[in-house]
Amino acid sequence: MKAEHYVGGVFRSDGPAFPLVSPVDGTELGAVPEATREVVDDAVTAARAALTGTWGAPGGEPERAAALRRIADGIDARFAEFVEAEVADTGRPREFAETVDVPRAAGNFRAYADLLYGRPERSYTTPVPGWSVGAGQALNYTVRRPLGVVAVVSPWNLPLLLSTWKIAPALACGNAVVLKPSEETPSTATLLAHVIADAGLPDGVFNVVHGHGAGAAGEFLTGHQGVDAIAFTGESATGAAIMRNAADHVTPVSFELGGKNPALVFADADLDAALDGTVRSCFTHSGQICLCTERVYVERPVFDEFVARLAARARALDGYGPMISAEHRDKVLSYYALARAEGATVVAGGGVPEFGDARDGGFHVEPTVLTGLPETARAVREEIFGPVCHVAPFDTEDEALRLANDSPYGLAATVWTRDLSRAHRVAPRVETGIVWVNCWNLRDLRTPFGGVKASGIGREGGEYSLDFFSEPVNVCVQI
Ligand SMILES: NC(=O)c1ccc[n+]([C@@H]2O[C@H](COP(=O)([O-])OP(=O)(O)OC[C@H]3O[C@@H](n4cnc5c(N)ncnc54)[C@H](O)[C@@H]3O)[C@@H](O)[C@H]2O)c1
Ligand SMILES: O=C/C=C/C=C(\O)C(=O)O
Repeated sequence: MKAEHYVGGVFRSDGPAFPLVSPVDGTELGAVPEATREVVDDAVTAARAALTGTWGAPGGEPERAAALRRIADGIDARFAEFVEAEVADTGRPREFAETVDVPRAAGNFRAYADLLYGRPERSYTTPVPGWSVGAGQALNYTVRRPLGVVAVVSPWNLPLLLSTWKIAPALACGNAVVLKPSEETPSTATLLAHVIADAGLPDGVFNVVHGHGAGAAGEFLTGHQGVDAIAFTGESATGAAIMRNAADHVTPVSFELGGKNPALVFADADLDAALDGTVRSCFTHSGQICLCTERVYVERPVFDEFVARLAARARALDGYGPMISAEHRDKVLSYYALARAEGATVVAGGGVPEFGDARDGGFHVEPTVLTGLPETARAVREEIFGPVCHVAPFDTEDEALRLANDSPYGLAATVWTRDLSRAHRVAPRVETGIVWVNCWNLRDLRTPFGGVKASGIGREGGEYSLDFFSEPVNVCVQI
């Protein structure tokens, strides 16, 4: 899919171009237009103009729900194209795109079409004596008004899933959207624009501008005074930069940021299930998912067995995908070297695989299991965002919680135990936004999704997304 901007209903490629490189073998896949400040301004202007029509008007929920369903149907109709585009950009296993990325994209739109009803919460008021002005009964109801122009800035790891996870509720609430996808993965964003164009949404309701972040399209968009809200997923440092850039306009933000997710494996756990789950949570998509585990804490009686079995599973992995770029590959390898320098024992991996084929020109790294580092080590405290975890023992429940919570991040955690009293005692004390017990990445799109501390601001999912992407308005009518 040739990457193009989509502005005010028109596909265009003006601006300088930059190469799109395959992470699988390092070959050039095509050229991507770099949006200039003028292109970004055109997109925001088009989005603003789209709000003067019926889109977003009160009572428009049924039409918007129908539009979201047409988008979902359009994604399904071009399913194979989306799979090809996502696999080409990311190098991920095809099965992942077929079972996760593209089904979730259509699912994101359907989830918010189903959720979207004009839900005036009605209540009758008993005036507060001495405080309410006037007397008698009043009818209160709440309506939701769209925010206006929403900037969506998305990352390269789950390009289609994560952009549509914001686009769907933003459109559901009647906003107009300007999407700036990652420069690493532009293709499915362009294809989505075609689907939305074919779904008949008014021109300007959805726009795409490609390009880089700092000092480029991402920064132009998030600092634009015409933007009414920013929904961003990416690194915590980038979130801080966007916050600074948007501060002058007091632009509201929804941030899904970095993580250093812990797993707590208690000795009473079903160790086979804990092992399977931890292999998935550490190495799915080569660790390039924000929910992936990078710190594993195992109760001491089963520590040696668990480390040995986890390392064996890591060594046996095959068919795993590459890092998204040479730069990210080098970052992950630098942490492998740093961990060694900090005294780690590398019980599996730690280097670059030799395939003996074209993949040797790509950006692969070995799935890696580390032990023996202090909790103060940089490899234990900093997000690596690759197929690597550090495993350490604990002796008590309180120690496990202290270790898990000793992090600047707080996104997601897994807890493995057969003792459900322990599960319900421990889970609420883990300082993350999401705690999976005896499972990982089991998702219900109505639940609150997001992180605490440096892992994010706000929650997405179900009503939580509607709360961010719309303004509730109280109407109080004297009876
Ligand atoms: N919490 C979550 O749900 C979640 C989900 C996926 C990824 N992530 C995080 O994202 C990171 C990996 O993704 P990434 O490398 O694409 O993140 P990134 O922060 O480098 O880039 C994300 C997006 O922001 C843009 N950008 C970069 N600098 C910018 C700036 N100064 N102003 C405006 N836009 C800017 C980029 O062009 C890209 O589109 C990891 O830290 C991962 O933990 C978090
Ligand atoms: O890389 C981060 C993955 C985020 C996943 C979701 O936002 C989701 O499942 O809704």
